[in-house]
Amino acid sequence: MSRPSAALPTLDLRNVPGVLGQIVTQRAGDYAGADPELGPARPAPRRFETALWAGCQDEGALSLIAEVKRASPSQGAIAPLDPVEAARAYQAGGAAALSVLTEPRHFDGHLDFLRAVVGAVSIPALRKDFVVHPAMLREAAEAGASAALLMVSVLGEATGAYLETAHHLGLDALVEVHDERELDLALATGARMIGVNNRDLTTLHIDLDVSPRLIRRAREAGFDGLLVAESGYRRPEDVAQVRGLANAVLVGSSLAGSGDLTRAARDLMAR
Ligand SMILES: O=P(O)(O)OC[C@@H](O)[C@@H](O)c1c[nH]c2ccccc12
Repeated sequence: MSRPSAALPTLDLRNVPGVLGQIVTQRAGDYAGADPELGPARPAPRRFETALWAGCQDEGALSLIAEVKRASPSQGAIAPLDPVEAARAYQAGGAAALSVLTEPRHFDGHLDFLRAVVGAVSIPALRKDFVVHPAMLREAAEAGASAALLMVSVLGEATGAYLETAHHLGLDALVEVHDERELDLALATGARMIGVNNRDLTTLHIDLDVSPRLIRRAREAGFDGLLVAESGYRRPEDVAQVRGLANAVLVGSSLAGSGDLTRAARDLMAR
């Protein structure tokens, strides 16, 4: 049985700047003693990828990945969401898939939220966390996640090895980038889903021009996988900027803080 964990390079997180550096250093501490063993390969149903493709087939159509997000470093507390109620509301509002934050200190997330959500809805869920240890991917698979986020800003040259690990565990991987250098690295790993984060996680500054720019670059480079525009989408006009470019948008704060998650999801995606 292949054990990709044995080949995983050690991460050097000392050069990760700003808020992001602080979070990943804490996360690496949380998992410092965790068992890196992955166990046998799991089948890959590719549910996350398939759901996103299904939702963007019509001209200009975009799939929605709705995020269960109770707090963030940029906004502090957003809303005291019950994760299961939020997940059901997003599903009713037309979300193709969910993202569930499991980082506890800055995002008020928990792995139990992911487990509970997976048991309560039929759409697939992604583990949204700062993956810095293979055990985090094993946990995601064991919790029933269909996908996990992998951040090039954190994993650097190790992104490809983590991608293989995710696939070994039967997880789809959303490989996240924020600039040209990170995108080129992501493309070289053979990722099937690339997410472009409009938010610079080292400064928390949002620029909605980042996604269109990098998505065009990915397509020009011949990338034929899924492209996801992430962060900062508050109004249908914002979303319109990536119609015909991205396959999906990932939205958290504006939905989570709306008070009516079903309606907010529908309204945001209306055209
Ligand atoms: O709340 P917003 O602006 O809609 O953003 C959602 C999502 O893109 C954001 O939560 C996010 C994108 N990449 C991340 C990495 C870690 C933590 C959080 C994130």
